[in-house]
Amino acid sequence: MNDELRHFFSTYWCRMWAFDAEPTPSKPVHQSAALAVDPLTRANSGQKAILAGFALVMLLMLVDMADAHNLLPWFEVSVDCGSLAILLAVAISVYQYTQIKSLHQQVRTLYPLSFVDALTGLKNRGYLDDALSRLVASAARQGEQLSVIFFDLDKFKLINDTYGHAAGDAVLLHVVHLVMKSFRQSDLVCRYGGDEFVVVLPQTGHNECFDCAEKLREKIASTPSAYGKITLSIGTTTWSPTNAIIKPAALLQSADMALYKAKAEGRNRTESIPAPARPRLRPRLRLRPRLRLRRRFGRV
Ligand SMILES: Nc1nc2c(ncn2[C@@H]2O[C@H](COP(=O)(O)OP(=O)(O)OP(=O)(O)O)[C@@H](O)[C@H]2O)c(=O)[nH]1
Repeated sequence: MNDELRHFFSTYWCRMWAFDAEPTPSKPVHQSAALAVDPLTRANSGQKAILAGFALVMLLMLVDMADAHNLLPWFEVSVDCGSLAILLAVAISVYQYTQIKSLHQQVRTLYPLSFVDALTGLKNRGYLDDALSRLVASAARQGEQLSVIFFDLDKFKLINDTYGHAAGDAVLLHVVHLVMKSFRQSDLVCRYGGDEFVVVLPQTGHNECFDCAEKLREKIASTPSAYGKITLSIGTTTWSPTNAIIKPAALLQSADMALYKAKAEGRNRTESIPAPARPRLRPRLRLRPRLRLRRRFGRV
């Protein structure tokens, strides 16, 4: 059975039992998490069990109708076998229903957790990738700017090596605590991985974003942790509606390049790089109908 057909039947099965078909997450990490407990896949085996049960019932009824008892005496019990098969099919359906229901509850519980970083409780990189494309699209629709701050703790490995991993974790939590006090509720703070963090600031231009980043850097540097002074290197970038819509990865790349610059220029500082300013494609779009006409009349 090809994938589309499989999906159709699985969705149909879920609707039959009044389940919502779970939306497919777009990121590989979530895909694998969701596939491990995918109710649609299990639903298919339920359908197979019911179909097998009914096929058996039909077969026994046909044999009964054909009055085959004289040929094979054990067919005399076929009607009872038919009832038994119906009971079996019902039992299998009920069993499958409870299985799918419990799987569905597990997916509901686990699905949101797949977007959360276990140590800090912040949203993780998988969530950021999805959210950033939505936020850029929304900024484009509203004609607003959007900024991204990418920061990394300086010489964090030294803390781990000197005081141990648990101390490193405590320092990360100390930084997150201060970060959470520094941004608006509408800003999205994510742990990108290790000691790297990303903050997305909707409706924020370059200057405002740079000021926020500098305030955060100063606050962290002036609030020592239990293991001494911590500093951050910060990169920022700002997307404007005058730019073409770019992939979120390109926006993160600009902020990451700015962060790299801040590291290279001595750490504990903030650097900015503008988002890649690809011009909008209007001139090319205007040319397209003409190109089509030329192709039609054989000039190209
Ligand atoms: N304690 C702890 N350490 C982590 C965690 N995740 C990553 N790390 C460590 O964080 C360190 C990251 O070091 P880097 O960013 O490569 O380098 P750095 O020492 O911060 O130096 P610069 O970034 O160049 O200033 C590595 O030693 C990782 O093992 C975590 O969850 N807890």
